[in-house]
Amino acid sequence: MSIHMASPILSLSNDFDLLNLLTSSPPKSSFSTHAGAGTGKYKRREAPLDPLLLAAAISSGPHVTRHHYHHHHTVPATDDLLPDTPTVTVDATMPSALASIDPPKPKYKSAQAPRSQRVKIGSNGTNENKENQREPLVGTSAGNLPQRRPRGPSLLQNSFVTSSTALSANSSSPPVVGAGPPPPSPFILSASPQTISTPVIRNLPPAPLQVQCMARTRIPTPHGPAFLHLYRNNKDDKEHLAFVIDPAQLEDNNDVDVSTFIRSASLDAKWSEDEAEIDRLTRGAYVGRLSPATHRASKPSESSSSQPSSAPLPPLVRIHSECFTGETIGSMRCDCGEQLDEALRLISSPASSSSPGRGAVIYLRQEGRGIGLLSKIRAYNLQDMGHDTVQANLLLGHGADERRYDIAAAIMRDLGLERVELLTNNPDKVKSLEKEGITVAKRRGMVPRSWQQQSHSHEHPMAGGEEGRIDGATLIGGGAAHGPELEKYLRTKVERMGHMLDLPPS
Ligand SMILES: Nc1nc2c(ncn2[C@@H]2O[C@H](COP(=O)(O)OP(=O)(O)OP(=O)(O)O)[C@@H](O)[C@H]2O)c(=O)[nH]1
Repeated sequence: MSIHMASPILSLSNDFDLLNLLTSSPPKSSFSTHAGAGTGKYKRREAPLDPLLLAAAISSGPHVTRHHYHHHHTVPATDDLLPDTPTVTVDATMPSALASIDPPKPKYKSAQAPRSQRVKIGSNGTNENKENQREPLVGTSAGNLPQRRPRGPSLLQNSFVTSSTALSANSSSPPVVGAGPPPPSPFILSASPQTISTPVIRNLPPAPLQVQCMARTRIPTPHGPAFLHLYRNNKDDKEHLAFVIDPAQLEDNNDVDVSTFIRSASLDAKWSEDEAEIDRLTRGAYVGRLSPATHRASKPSESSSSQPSSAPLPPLVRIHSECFTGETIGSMRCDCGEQLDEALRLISSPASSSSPGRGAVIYLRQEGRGIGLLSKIRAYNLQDMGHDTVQANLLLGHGADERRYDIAAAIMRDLGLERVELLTNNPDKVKSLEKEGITVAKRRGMVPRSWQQQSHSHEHPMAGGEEGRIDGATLIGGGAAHGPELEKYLRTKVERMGHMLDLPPS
């Protein structure tokens, strides 16, 4: 081993030198040791720069002090590990310098008995495992229902009951159904331990997708009132949203055809026999407009399972994917903020003089086309190095687009939106929805505002103050995004992702 330091100069040419340093008198080196150091085997270590401490620090790391350099700093032997010793996962994209100093992973040894022993049936025919007795593991299509289930919407009861979410049937807590992710694997103890002598573990098909609207509220937006719906589901742990625009629901007019209202069936459902009216009102299961003077809880029958065919026009719907950068901080690398703003504006615009605009934005938490914000930020750096959005995703080991639309379709079904006019340029969205049984009666394209502007004028879209400002630009990120990065982003969508949009002549 050879360790060289620039200053003070300490050169240890081999292990022997280091050993000498640790066990005998300090080396003759360019820095001075304490003049009065003893002469025995173990010297007093009072030098301004203690060579012993320095050697220990060099060999073990800068965290070593004279008080603890004797401690064991290497990976402990497997037997010394506590059962819950955390394992460190090294991110593949971690800088290699960091990855290379990562110690070898200790062999993890679980203190838990093998599962076969834990579910072992005792001689008296009962399961000896107390936890299993309290809370049987529950799957969706198992046939055997949980003995104790939480109060809450019936839709997800079977698939969401886990030991952490189960409450007593008498609990008055708000529903926790769907509060946690579904069980990690669809294994189920198929029969009660009291009736059989050996447990049968059956591998079930994955539970069918279910969504549940947990709450709804009115949001006044720059484009008019909207109802914000928060959904949970049994496939991912994201809180997907739906903005419903249906101002007729707020009118106090008996002539309105309530069957055309866009309402969530899972929200209007009865969640328990003894549900109090205040609980229904609080979660948004009400009709009309809430005010200190008026509040009427909805009835399950109030939401139709699908929009009636008598409805004049299919509601206008946009499926929008989350984009923190474009929507929240107004990034002009993309037009996402603008698209969200434009979608709310178009849906809110009256379809005719007699019918107000109606429809919904289904807002999916699929940041960065499903790759997540961390990867999207990395992708931006690759884009700065000359790659387009597709190449950047691929270079990071992702697909060009990792999104799915099955949850969107389930939310649309819950809202009765089974036949719609879809606001998109993206052919994947149309195909995926149709595959899920949603009828896309019509598609309306979304032309970027900067491109709309280009066809009218050669001016910069935001130039010229209010005259240059495009109608409807209201939200942060909603102002007409523009710039070379946006141009490249939009062109990549058209040229590489098949978006149905005409490129502007320039
Ligand atoms: N990976 C990646 N994702 C991006 C980038 N820029 C924007 N996004 C994401 O792209 C998605 C945009 O999705 P949508 O608004 O649904 O738009 P779209 O798929 O282009 O389809 P339409 O707008 O309906 O035509 C959002 O999830 C953004 O976060 C990028 O440079 N890289």
